[in-house]
Amino acid sequence: MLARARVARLVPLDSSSFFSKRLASTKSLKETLQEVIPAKQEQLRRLKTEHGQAVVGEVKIENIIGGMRGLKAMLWDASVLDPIEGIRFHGHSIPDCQKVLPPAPGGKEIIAESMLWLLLTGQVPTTEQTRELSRELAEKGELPEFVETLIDSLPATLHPMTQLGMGVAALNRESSFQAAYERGIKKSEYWTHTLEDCINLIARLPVLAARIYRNVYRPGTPLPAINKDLDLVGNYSNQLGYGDNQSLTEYLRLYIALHGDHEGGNASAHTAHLVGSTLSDPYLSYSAALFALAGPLHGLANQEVLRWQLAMQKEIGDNITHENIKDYLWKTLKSGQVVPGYGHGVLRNPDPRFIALQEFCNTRPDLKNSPIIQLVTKTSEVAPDVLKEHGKTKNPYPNVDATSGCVLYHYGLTEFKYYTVIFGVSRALGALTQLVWARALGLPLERPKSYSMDALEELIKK
Ligand SMILES: CC(=O)SCCNC(=O)CCNC(=O)[C@H](O)C(C)(C)COP(=O)(O)OP(=O)(O)OC[C@H]1O[C@@H](n2cnc3c(N)ncnc32)[C@H](O)[C@@H]1OP(=O)(O)O
Ligand SMILES: O=C([O-])CC(=O)C(=O)O
Repeated sequence: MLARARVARLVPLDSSSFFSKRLASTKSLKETLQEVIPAKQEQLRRLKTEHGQAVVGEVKIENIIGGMRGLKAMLWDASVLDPIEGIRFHGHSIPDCQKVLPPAPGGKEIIAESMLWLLLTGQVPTTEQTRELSRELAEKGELPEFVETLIDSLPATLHPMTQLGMGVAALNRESSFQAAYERGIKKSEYWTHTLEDCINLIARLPVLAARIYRNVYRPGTPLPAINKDLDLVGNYSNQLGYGDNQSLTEYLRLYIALHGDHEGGNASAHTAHLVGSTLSDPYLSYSAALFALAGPLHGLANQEVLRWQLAMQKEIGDNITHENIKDYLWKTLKSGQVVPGYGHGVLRNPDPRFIALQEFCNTRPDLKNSPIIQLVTKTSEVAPDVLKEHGKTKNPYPNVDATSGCVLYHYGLTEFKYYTVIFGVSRALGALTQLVWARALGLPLERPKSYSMDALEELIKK
């Protein structure tokens, strides 16, 4: 059963009494969803029946051959990305979220649970609801034994992202949705089984990810048990072996909350949505998403940034000046490579997630004075002008990956091939939210029309 605050257990689920209304803020995640779904279903029905023929844009050849950039072609309710302002989660900007979303006990940063609640329901959870969700996730975190055996049998030389994707796919043996589908449930019941799978997967992802870290980088060291009194990321940090570093744990909380969702068109979220649209279960859908995240133009960029910044540091030594950084940037560009951590498919301003992570660093003297963070900051002061002069990228500003991994490096989590795994733990929040909503709204199979070049030329002639 999904989390429910203690007081609310005394109240009948469908009660409309004054008492139950007063206790609205103690509703469980599933109850809250049950409450908000009908209005969304009605909104979709109206859009379909009353505005189904409304035109919201045109399709140009450049959209078709240009990776569908700019095409308004997906429904995604949890977040919308403005090119200038950046991401908003159900209308809340990052600074808004930092003000209103409950942190962990004793912490200040947004946690995965409060972000997940917001993404799923569109509502800001109470502290009690957040704690109940933490408890539920901790209770559901154990991995099935066969998945542990599978992960333990993989060679340490296999990239951690490959291992993560394999582990997540294997978890589908436990899929409630798949079992219910085989039994033959009604379409209106799909979302509850999808929600169950998604909650179980979110609970198990950090445990799986920590096991991979231990196997690859700390072989032979014991994995601590899940602490039922900790939040999801508190447990993750503890299992990684950094539980006594409160600053890193807080950073991981912020990192994982901020990377949770970035509207629907990014490659990982879109992959989960596409695969999920075939009614593949959430484990298979999210496993596929992880392999999209593992590409260097997307999530893997955070490992690439660190590799690139360290190579820059090695080459220019202690004399880190704007001029030296500029020369290194030109060297990278002239060798035909992209500058990792810069540019974006939608954003046309510095990424507010980059800004939030940099602000985290600025408030902590150890981070502010860290050589790698200073290098990141100085690079961000020089790179936009160089990229503008280079004249290719539509967005010369830093994206979130420009700093995210470097902070981990400062804290001693130096194994950069692992960084995208942390991103993979995070992106589940948004991608799985969408799977629940896709089932609740009865969204169809995704199947766009493609054309050959000859067929496009025919279309142009017409
Ligand atoms: C969490 C995330 O996924 S954030 C993104 C992480 N990825 C990176 O940081 C990798 C570096 N950045 C890039 O490769 C790109 O900016 C992307 C993939 C993020 C976006 O790609 P696009 O939307 O195609 O960018 P854009 O339209 O600006 O590209 C135009 C040209 O500029 C180039 N360009 C874009 N960004 C950069 C960059 N950082 N360095 C050098 N050249 C760049 C493109 O390669 C493209 O060149 P081409 O015409 O020779 O093919
Ligand atoms: O939006 C994108 O295309 C890439 C990105 O920043 C993300 O997925 O977080």
